[in-house]
Amino acid sequence: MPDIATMADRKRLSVRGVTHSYGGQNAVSDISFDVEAGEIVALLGPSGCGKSTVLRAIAGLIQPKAGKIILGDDDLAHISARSRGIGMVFQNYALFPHLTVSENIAYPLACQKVPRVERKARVEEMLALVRLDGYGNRLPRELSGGQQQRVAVARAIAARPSLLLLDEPFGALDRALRFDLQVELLHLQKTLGITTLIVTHDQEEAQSLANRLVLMNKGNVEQIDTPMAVYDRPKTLFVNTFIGQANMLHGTVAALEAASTGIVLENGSSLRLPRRLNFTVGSRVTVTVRPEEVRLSSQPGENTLPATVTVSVPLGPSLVHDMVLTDGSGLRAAEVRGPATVIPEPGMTLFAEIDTARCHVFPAIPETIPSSEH
Ligand SMILES: Nc1ncnc2c1ncn2[C@@H]1O[C@H](COP(=O)(O)OP(=O)(O)OP(=O)(O)O)[C@@H](O)[C@H]1O
Repeated sequence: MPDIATMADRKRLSVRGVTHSYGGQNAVSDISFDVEAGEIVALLGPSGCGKSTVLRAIAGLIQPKAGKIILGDDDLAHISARSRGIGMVFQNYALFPHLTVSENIAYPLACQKVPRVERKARVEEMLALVRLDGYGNRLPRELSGGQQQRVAVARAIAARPSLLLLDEPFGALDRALRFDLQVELLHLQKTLGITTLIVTHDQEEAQSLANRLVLMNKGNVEQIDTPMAVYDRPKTLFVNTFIGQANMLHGTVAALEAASTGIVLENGSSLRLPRRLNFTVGSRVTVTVRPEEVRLSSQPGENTLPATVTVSVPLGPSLVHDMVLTDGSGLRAAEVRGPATVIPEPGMTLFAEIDTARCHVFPAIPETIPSSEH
């Protein structure tokens, strides 16, 4: 293995209370999270939630209004963008079009005044790492989108950064190619052990690449957890509906027992949850249930809602049913398909059984009431 394997000076990134506004309103408020040395973390959230602003602050492209960013032992406020030892990859490749692939990769090394002979060796090493040996003399326009993005990655790591920042790096590529590059990146990151922060709005990308996710919404952090914990134990309604799919049922807490809670839904049906929720009787709530937690039956029973099938679509190994409840709201169910699975006819009325042991309950107006499952 080339010496690049030991090249990364593993450093921990710590973001503490970062706040920034471009004008009046804060684009991000009090953002705090850590990326452990050698870890890969994804900043995930919808467009405009402030992900790139956090990345720009770490890279030194903007000076945050408040907060601290520490890389290793260094407070980055005192270090220029150039001297931070950070490699960056953007969505639009940002290669120099008039420089060859080798010259592009060598560029940050030349800026660092790395001697010519070492520069050449390092470029060859990088080309091999991103599987582009023999492409050094080409111009960027003579490469495919995926190859250009590999050059961008090679250029970002050539200078042996202690932190790699990726801003929607595969956003411009088609799905299949994106997946290939994600696998490659993961392999490269593991080999080199570079502390990595990736910004994406694509939840699948974030879940497949990152050890931990930082979920952002409207300039705030909503949850920091492993991909599985975020899916299974979402702390807010936003996280629950942003990661994976979730049906929402609105209702009111009607009864609280020692080990169960009764909820009357707006459509008139009722649910009994096998645990006592931390709400008062009369609280308006939103119950969320993932499609795989809805089971269809031909008979009514406890925790079932009458539902009329709109359409049932086979999606690979699953069968997805879109249905309408009696109040006109939609409900989606998904089941694993087997040889005996019957596809219901559109218009058929069935009973959707809600898995109340797995569903989540949030305050009905999450903006005004502190979040989390009760
Ligand atoms: N240079 C700027 N001047 C003024 N407002 C800005 C500027 N850059 C970003 N904003 C605003 O700050 C907020 C956060 O933007 P940011 O680019 O950080 O979000 P994002 O989550 O990265 O979005 P996207 O996924 O669309 O890139 C948005 O409301 C955006 O309009």
